[in-house]
Amino acid sequence: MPQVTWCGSIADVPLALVEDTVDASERLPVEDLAGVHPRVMRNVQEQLRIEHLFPMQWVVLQRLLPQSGRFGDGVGDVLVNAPTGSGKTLVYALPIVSGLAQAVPQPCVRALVLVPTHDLVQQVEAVFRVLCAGEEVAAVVQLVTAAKDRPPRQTVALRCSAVFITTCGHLLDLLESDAIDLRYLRWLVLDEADRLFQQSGHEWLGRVLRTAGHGSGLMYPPLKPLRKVLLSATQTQEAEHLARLQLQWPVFYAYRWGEGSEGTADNSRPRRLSRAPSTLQSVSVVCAAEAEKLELLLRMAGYVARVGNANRLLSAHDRVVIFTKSVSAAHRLTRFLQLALEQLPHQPCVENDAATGVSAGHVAEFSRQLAPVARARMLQRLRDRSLQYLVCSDVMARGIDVLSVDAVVNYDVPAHVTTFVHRVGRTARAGQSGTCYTLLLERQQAYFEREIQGPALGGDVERVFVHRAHELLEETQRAAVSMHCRRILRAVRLVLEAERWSIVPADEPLSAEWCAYALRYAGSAQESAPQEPEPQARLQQTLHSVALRNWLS
Ligand SMILES: Nc1ncnc2c1ncn2[C@@H]1O[C@H](COP(=O)(O)OP(=O)(O)OP(=O)(O)O)[C@@H](O)[C@H]1O
Repeated sequence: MPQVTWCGSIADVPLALVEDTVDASERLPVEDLAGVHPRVMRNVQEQLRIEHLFPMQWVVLQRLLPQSGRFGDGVGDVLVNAPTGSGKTLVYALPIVSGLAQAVPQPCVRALVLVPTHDLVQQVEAVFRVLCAGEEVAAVVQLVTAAKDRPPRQTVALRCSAVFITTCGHLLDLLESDAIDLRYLRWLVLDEADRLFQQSGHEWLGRVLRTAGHGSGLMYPPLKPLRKVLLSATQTQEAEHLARLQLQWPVFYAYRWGEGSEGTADNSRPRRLSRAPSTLQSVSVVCAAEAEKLELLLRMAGYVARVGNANRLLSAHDRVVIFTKSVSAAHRLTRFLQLALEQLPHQPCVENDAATGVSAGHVAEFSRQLAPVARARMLQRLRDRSLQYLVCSDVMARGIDVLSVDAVVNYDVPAHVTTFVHRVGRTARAGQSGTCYTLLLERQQAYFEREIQGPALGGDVERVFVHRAHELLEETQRAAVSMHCRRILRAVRLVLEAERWSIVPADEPLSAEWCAYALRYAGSAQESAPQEPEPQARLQQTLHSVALRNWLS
């Protein structure tokens, strides 16, 4: 059994530190869990293919499952701080589905699950759907969701105990129009709780807490009281947030990190609970200038022939998620990579990698600029392995689960350790290994190492590697790479201009024809005026002629 240590409290919430030293081979069999509905247990084992539980899952499920463990038929709220990819969704989905499947069905909302984004609504719904498979469970547990592409219904029509999964914004819409009744709520789950607290000025929380669970005693026999479950890899410890939640008999579960982590040796509360997964390696590459980051990315993506003994870095990874600082930065970088990876056989230093066959179609964008349906399609392509690089804004940083992602690149350095923990958590999930690369400017290096990477990796220097960008690019190739970079940037500018004129659709990968056209144009622009900025008049004339040609054809 995982060892649990109890610590002093903050805002009167006792802290339970869970030992994470259980060897993978010693993980606890899921079938040993008491109180799980037999069909739900079968779904976990056969559909989710989970046979053993992580220590945190075991400890928290003991607390949340009906009639299990020493806590009896669960009362009391739970806060969980466990690393990214440690299976927190199962920690609440299993007790909810199992509990509702075993209770007398009620025609009301019994569980409300709030997540920060529409993408997560769909992802969490998929897990619930798997757990609800089978007539005997599906007949008593109804799943209802509201997301951007699925507007809230006038009323959340209910035939049986409902699990309602949504975002705070959509919940507010429903509350506004009295389309949802939360009086008989048994479960209130805040997944990515610290992120939810930053949304909508907490308005949703007051509205929910004013009604949630208050009708349970009106039913006969009385329904079980409301339980709140808050989860995150960077859980809030703000006394103000905890006070607002009106928690009842709460326990805060967190991992006890190894010796050397602050404040865990005795029974005092650790100062920092959030860590990146212990299976993550962190590589930072220090660049002399912003432009060098693009050259480096080309090098890392295998665009330039292998040099010396340096590893091929990114091209050695199957699925890579690249984080940028904003939606527009993600779009520009996507176009850059799409143009760069479209093969240019006439360029001497370009590696025509027939083995991986990387092309523009293997790069896609994931940001709020895309409709939720398009974002879901991109995630599916990443899961299907028909995509190698996904360039994204921080909308991808929280919660998204794609097990095949084996590397994350922080193209723009994250401003805060919380952002770093969530970004790099898209790899090294569920005990798998993963690598994160952070591209840094020299002036950012000290701050990043001290304030971001250090705390996130708990000072574990064995998992940290530092390279200088110039070590990864051979001197003889630097001039050629830099020239390509400038050429591709000119092509990017042309494409962005074409998007503004609606000649090129901004939310689709560039066609091979457009890549070739833009690169040819960028090449000829360079010949006529190598150092000059693009003459606007000439660009517009070109776009006119392209539009006219397309129209005529
Ligand atoms: N006991 C387990 N053994 C193996 N895989 C598991 C186990 N529990 C969950 N998983 C898998 O681990 C992956 C990550 O789970 P999940 O998305 O719930 O993690 P998370 O802790 O919520 O991560 P994040 O903090 O990034 O949201 C999922 O693909 C899930 O199926």
